[in-house]
Amino acid sequence: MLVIGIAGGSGSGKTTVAHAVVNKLGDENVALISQDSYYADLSHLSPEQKQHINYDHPDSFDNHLLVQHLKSLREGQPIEVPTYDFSTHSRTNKTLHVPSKPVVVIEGILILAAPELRNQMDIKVFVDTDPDVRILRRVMRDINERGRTLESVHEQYLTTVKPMHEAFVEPSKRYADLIIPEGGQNEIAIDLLTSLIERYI
Ligand SMILES: Nc1ncnc2c1ncn2[C@@H]1O[C@H](COP(=O)(O)OP(=O)(O)O)[C@@H](O)[C@H]1O
Ligand SMILES: O=c1ccn([C@@H]2O[C@H](COP(=O)(O)O)[C@@H](O)[C@H]2O)c(=O)[nH]1
Repeated sequence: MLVIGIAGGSGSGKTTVAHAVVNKLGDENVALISQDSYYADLSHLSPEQKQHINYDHPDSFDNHLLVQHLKSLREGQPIEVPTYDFSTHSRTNKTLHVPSKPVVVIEGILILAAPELRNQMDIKVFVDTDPDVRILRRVMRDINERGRTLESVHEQYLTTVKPMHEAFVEPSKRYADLIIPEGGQNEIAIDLLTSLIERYI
């Protein structure tokens, strides 16, 4: 099994690149896992408390479960991926059944910041997009898809997203084998990445 990690800041285009890779290689060959699905379960907190959590710190994720899941996939076993509801900042009670496939793509803001995850990866990618473009995309997405207001996106960006990006996400770029500028519309980089993966499958 080949494991590809796709990291990058929030709004950089990681998910778009990951979907482009799956579309080109076929979902019979590639399992796609998002680190967002492994946000720690905070169902014991009140809605008010959940709004003030730092979701951009490496400790926000249950990486232990993610590593266990990657090991199961490597052994040919299917996994049950938790699902996460961003509008309520909670794990739902549903899971997604993911069978083992020849290639696993895992995408997330902090997957290269965690050595235990990096050690599982064969190819490490960082999607590098300017902060002004990322925040504009995030504003649109968080309001349209994640139930946020402009004020809440503004407040969260300045208090946690930006400082954590600078402290943990950006420095993790040094671990990347491949840096993709601008993400999802970079057809040449996506073609290069898929050709590289095809050599293994
Ligand atoms: N190259 C691009 N041009 C315009 N919009 C884009 C581009 N790439 C991604 N987007 C949009 O920006 C938002 C964030 O992209 P996404 O791939 O989900 O980023 P990430 O997973 O890094 O947060 C989405 O709404 C997506 O449709
Ligand atoms: O409950 C939550 C969990 C996460 N977030 C924010 O999501 C982004 C990561 O998702 P991307 O798809 O990579 O943008 C992260 O920056 C968190 O701030 C949240 O707001 N609430």
